[in-house]
Amino acid sequence: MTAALRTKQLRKSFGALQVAKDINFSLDQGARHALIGPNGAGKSTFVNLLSGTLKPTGGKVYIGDVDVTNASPASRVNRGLARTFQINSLFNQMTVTENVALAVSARLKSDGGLWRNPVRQPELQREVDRLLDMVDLTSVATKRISEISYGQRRLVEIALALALKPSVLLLDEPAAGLPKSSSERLLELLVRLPRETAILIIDHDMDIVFGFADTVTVMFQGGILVEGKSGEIKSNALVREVYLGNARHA
Ligand SMILES: Nc1ncnc2c1ncn2[C@@H]1O[C@H](COP(=O)(O)OP(=O)(O)OP(=O)(O)O)[C@@H](O)[C@H]1O
Repeated sequence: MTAALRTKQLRKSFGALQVAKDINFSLDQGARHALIGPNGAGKSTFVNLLSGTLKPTGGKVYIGDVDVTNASPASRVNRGLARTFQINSLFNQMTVTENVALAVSARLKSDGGLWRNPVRQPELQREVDRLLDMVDLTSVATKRISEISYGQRRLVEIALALALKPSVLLLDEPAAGLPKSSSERLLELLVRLPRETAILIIDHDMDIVFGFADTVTVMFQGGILVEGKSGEIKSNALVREVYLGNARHA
């Protein structure tokens, strides 16, 4: 089976500081995978190399079989690699439905080329309803972004990313800043997301990580320390020493 996302000898240096050291990483289609590691391990750098916001010093990135090492972030999105949007990318004065509808119509247009312009209204509405249901936001569909909670905005970001029907979704600290009850709800929802999308989650919250991921990669000092099934990682002595002992909820 071709991996949904893969890197080969991926490397990044900032001057003399090597923050990604020849990383060979592979994400299976439909995977539920987590990337963890102590502060400064290089997780954000690695995710930025995957999404294309950083250019590597060496090595390759593939989405499926396609070499995207030199592709822009936008063209990686078109190839099926989505990432949660930052909150400031939402349109605050528009409703939740309108925000999601914009993302869906952008995808429907690009799926069908010029022939699909304008997008058919019932199809658009059906897809928006499906996405809002998926992230549990139907009850606030007609509210403006400025009127909903921080946690609900984070869910809108996930809906926007899913609107692209990605083969891979990168979720960078989806639970950051959420109260415990909201992060528990978020976890339930993440677990239910469709398997057509492989999900890579980067988080420090071990309840989220081990509640969500089947497999885990541990980064340390710019390299992969160890990879394996969640249960094995949780009980791995080396991982506990470098990380889990210090992490929240460990
Ligand atoms: N633009 C940059 N220029 C110089 N050094 C950088 C830059 N970005 C990151 N670094 C350094 O690279 C190393 C890895 O940082 P990175 O943010 O990728 O780690 P992280 O694992 O995501 O940490 P955290 O969990 O705290 O977010 C750190 O030593 C950091 O100071």
